[in-house]
Amino acid sequence: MSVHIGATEGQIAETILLPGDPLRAKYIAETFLEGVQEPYNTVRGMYGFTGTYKGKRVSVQGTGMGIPSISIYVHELINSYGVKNLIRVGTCGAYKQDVKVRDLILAQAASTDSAVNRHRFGGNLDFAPTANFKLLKNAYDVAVSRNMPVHVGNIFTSDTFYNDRGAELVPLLASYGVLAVEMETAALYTLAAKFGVNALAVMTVSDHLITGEETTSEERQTTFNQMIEVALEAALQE
Ligand SMILES: O=P(O)(O)O[C@H]1O[C@H](CO)[C@@H](O)[C@H]1O
Ligand SMILES: O=c1cc[nH]c(=O)[nH]1
Repeated sequence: MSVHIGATEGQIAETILLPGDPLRAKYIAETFLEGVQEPYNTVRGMYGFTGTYKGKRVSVQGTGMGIPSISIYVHELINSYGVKNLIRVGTCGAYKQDVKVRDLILAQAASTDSAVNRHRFGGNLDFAPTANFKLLKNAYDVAVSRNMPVHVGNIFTSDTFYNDRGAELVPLLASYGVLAVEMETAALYTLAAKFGVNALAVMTVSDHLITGEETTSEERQTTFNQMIEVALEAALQE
C-alpha cells in the first residue's frame, strides 16, 4: 500500500490509463478490459482496476482534478508500484475555432499557470513538459488510421476551472497555437520526466471556450470511447 492507493505489490500493471473521474475509470474497466476483478483501490473513492486489453495487462486509475491531485497518484504509481507507461484520458475545453467538440487532442506539450515547477526549479527557468514521443506517435498513427478527428500540439494546464482572466487568456494562448485547456497534463509530463518513465495525454474536447458548445456530464463520464481506443492501442505498441 502507498499513502493514497490501497493496492498490494503486483496488483497494478506497468501500463496505466489515468482519467480524472474515478467513475470514468470504472466505465473503462467494465467496457474495455477483460478479467477485471474488484477494484484494487477504493481509498477516497478513487477507483483503480487491473485487467487485460488484447492480452496486455493494463490498469486504469482515477486521478481527481488538478495538479495537486494527479501528482499524488502519479508519484505513488511510479515509486510504489513500478508503473512505466502513463496515459491520461481526459476532457478538455477547446481554444481554437478549428478544434471541434468531441475531437481528440494529443498533448505534445503542456503550458501551465501552475507555480509547481517554478518552485521545483527555483524560479529561474521555465521547464517545458513534453509527451513521450513513441506514445505520441503511436497514438497519432492509431487515430489517423481510424479516421478519427485528431489534433496534436500544445495545451494549457490550468490551476483553475473558473478563471477570472479567461476572456484575455483564451485569445492570447490561442494566438500562440494552444489548442485547449485542462488541468493535469503539465504535472504528469513533469513527473514522468523526473522519474524516467513514459507519459502521454489523450483528450476529448468536452466543451468549446469560443463557441460555447458543451457535452453533458454523463457523456463526459462514459461515451468518449475513441480516446480510450487510441490510448489502449498506443499502449499495445509500447
Ligand atoms: O475529465 P478530466 O480527466 O477530469 O479532465 C478535465 O475535467 C476536469 C474539469 O472538469 C479537470 O480534471 C480537467 O482536466
Ligand atoms: O479543464 C477543463 C476541462 C474541460 N473543459 C474546460 O473548459 N476546462
